[in-house]
Amino acid sequence: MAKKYAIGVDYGTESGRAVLVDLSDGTEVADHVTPYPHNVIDEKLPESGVRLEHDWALQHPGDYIEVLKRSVPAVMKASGVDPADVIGLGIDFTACTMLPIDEELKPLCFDPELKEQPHSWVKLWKHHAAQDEANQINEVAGRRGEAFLPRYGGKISSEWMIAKVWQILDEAPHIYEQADRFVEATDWVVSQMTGRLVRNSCTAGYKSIWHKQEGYPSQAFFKELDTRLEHLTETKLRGEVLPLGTKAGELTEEMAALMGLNPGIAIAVGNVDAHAAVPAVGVVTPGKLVMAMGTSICHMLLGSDEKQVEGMCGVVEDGIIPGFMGYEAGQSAVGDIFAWYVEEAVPAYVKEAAEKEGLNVHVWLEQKASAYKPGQTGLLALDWWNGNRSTLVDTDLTGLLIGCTLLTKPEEIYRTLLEATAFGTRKIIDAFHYNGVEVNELYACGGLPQKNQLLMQIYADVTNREIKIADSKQTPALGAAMFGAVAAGSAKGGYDSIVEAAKKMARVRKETYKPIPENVAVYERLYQEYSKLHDYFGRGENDVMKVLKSIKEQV
Ligand SMILES: Nc1ncnc2c1ncn2[C@@H]1O[C@H](COP(=O)(O)OP(=O)(O)O)[C@@H](O)[C@H]1O
Ligand SMILES: O=C(CO)[C@H](O)[C@H](O)COP(=O)(O)O
Repeated sequence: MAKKYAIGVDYGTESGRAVLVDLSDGTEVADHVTPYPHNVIDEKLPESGVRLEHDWALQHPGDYIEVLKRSVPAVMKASGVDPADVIGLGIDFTACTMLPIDEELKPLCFDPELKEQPHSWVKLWKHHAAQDEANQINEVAGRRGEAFLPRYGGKISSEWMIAKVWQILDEAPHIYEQADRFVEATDWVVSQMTGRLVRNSCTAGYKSIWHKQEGYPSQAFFKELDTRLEHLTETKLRGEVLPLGTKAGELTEEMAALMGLNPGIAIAVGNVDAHAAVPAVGVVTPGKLVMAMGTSICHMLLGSDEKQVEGMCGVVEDGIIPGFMGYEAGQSAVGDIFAWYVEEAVPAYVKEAAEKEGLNVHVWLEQKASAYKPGQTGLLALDWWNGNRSTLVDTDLTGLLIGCTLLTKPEEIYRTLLEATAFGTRKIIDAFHYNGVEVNELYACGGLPQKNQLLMQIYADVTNREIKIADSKQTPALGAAMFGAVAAGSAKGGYDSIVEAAKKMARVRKETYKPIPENVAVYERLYQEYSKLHDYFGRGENDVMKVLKSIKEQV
């Protein structure tokens, strides 16, 4: 039988990427990126120029279809693969990235009457203007003792579906009324390929407070939020919720023609970027924490039971791998902290030296910082440059660097920032591990493991755990393609479960990062100090960070 292939499409914040994957061994045969023509819309709407308020982040749904039209034919052309041998397609997306649609599944922003209304557009995951609604959701849920709250570490985020829908109702009730449904962009794009809208268990669970046994929160809860929301879940959030790997439908004739594929191939239900990466590094059982490391870190972990863990982003049955509880936590800035230091705080002589040696400033600092032993800088930092997502769930916390003297060098500060993010990850690991969700091994994917070896060794030493590194540079897209192969099934040359697909297609590198015992011992002492600062500034004993913020706002 001829080789069979699947396509994974990874929808990031600024671009979408298609990857054509060989199903026999997971080889990535070809890939192509399409930058979104409208990118992130955060100042004014396209065409009309209507200005957006602070904290808004929108997207153009047409850009997502553009990715299918440009990148899928491009990988087919580059690979020379016969379309008859492509049996399935899966996608992964940022989330919660949501939009209002009409009965025909058409985005409301495509309606000439509504296109000048900001609330008719796609709200990107990092649209942060629904904080008031999120605060009220948390207040009401806490007061009512809602059982769902502990499943989200005690707080529902302003980035998620219910807060965003409620903001639309508050600020543009006519858009709310006109919307037939509110959907995740990942489900909408799948519906455009198949002609039928289904929801996926991953975004429904992590972003829309849906639970496999209990469904959505009660009507009474929604009524207490706002009487107009009482019937939200049976009306505008209605729709079948299917586990990951399920076939959502088959590619329509019309879309097949646009994408250069054969009609009728299996399209998997939608997925989230970080979650899709988990089977792509071969993780299909509990005990292994997957870190998607880039500007931020998403931490993904499987468990057998539903446990309560402080400050996690969520626990969802079938949310990552069907048959398991999927746990998610995160750090809201990691690579971004290193970028801040390099762009805003390193002295000119460092930039000049790096340039002279033909090195990127990060690489120059990493080389110099590698000469130090753990503890040798005399410095310690709190990694809260963009607040704390897990486990404190507090966006008002800020960064801290302690121990500077007149002799402190830039590379020492850089090393300390790397260490601070590792201590932040250790906090998350401890929160899971000591609350009944074991973490024995670490897996890393994303840009950072490819870029900084010192960082990865520090993570191994601080967490005292071995770290395996993804072999693929397109880990989420590979995962999405694997789910596409599962949607197709073995009869078509795919796989019957994601576990089987992972066995054949997932890859990690041979070399791993192993903890070095003498480093582990020193980092253990530094971690104790980090923990003292963490609790002192993060748990209310000293609220100087919040006081500074409020003085700044007043001034
Ligand atoms: N050598 C390096 N060491 C550490 N961080 C780096 C290095 N080079 C770039 N970065 C950081 O990596 C981040 C980008 O990571 P990447 O995974 O490529 O992006 P994204 O999270 O957007 O997918 C940026 O925040 C950047 O500051
Ligand atoms: O919330 C998330 C996953 O639950 C991600 O942070 C969001 O999807 C954006 O991811 P990225 O920065 O990797 O594009």
